[in-house]
Amino acid sequence: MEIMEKAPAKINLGLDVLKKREEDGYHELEMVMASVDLADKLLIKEIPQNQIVVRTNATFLPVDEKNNVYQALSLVKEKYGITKGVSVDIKKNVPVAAGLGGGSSDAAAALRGINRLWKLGLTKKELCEIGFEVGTDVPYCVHGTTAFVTGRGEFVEELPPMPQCWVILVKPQFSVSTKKIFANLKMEGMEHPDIDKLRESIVEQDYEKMVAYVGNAMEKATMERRPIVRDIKDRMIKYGADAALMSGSGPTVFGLCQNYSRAKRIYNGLRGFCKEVHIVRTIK
Ligand SMILES: C[C@](O)(CO)[C@H](O)COP(=O)(O)OP(=O)(O)OC[C@H]1O[C@@H](n2ccc(N)nc2=O)[C@H](O)[C@@H]1O
Ligand SMILES: Nc1ncnc2c1ncn2[C@@H]1O[C@H](COP(=O)(O)OP(=O)(O)OP(=O)(O)O)[C@@H](O)[C@H]1O
Repeated sequence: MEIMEKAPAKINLGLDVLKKREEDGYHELEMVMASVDLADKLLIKEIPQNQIVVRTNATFLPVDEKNNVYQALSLVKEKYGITKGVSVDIKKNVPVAAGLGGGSSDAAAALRGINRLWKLGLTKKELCEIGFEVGTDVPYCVHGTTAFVTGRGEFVEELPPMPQCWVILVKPQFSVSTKKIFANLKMEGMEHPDIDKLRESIVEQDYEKMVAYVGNAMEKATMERRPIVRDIKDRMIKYGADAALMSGSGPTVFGLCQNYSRAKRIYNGLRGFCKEVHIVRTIK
């Protein structure tokens, strides 16, 4: 038997950093997250030998214990004393180290998939707990719906799907280290988005209110290191996006727009400026 699982990219409609925790140096976050229909595809199969085999078309990615999928499956095998083997082929479509949570989404998809393949009967909560050992965004990705996420990323409250729209994703030609951005983050003078209002806008299904309240407290830090991120954001607004924002710790910037011809205009405008541009939909 083989299982196919999609691993969609996430965007942070809102990301606030509340404080740096004394005890472990991690940051306390408040986020509103949503998924879009740009996705990796995982093909998961049982194999006769007691091993985890990861393969991917993205040849630069690790396929050993550094791969998030490997880590997630290894935790499941260890935790439940499973001596069966599994192979996973990852067809990578989500840009890597981009702020789009590709690796986290792959890990979550592997957890959902192995739960089905081996009929483990694990609840979402159990999958989230295992996933959280792999990375901050994995619990969110296990849910995959629009959600309000708090703590270090472990508390996920599902929200109604964000108001439908086109999402233009622009990934500049460099990557950003989440660890470095967090390490250099200055809490003093940080601009905090109004996450309550943003969350409210989604509950109320109010697109205009949502675009007014998107915001990312990490944007400034990444833009200081990489001014092109601000440039992309400004261009998106100039070409007619209702809102434009950096996702996660960047460097991908996304633009939101309900009108398709305007979305196309933004897409075409940015394609002349950056190589990697996608026009996608939100997930219902
Ligand atoms: C910023 C986001 O993109 C928002 O969606 C994610 O939280 C980042 O998720 P990620 O890349 O999977 O991050 P992780 O691998 O969990 O963490 C990378 C590093 O970021 C820092 N980190 C991460 C999450 C958090 N709440 N506080 C932190 O300070 C830690 O130094 C950590 O070692
Ligand atoms: N399955 C995977 N897919 C992508 N990257 C992976 C995977 N497994 C391990 N990695 C490593 O994780 C790092 C971050 O990749 P990823 O695409 O998840 O970052 P990201 O989009 O910035 O995530 P986030 O938004 O959660 O910060 C890469 O440097 C990559 O080598």
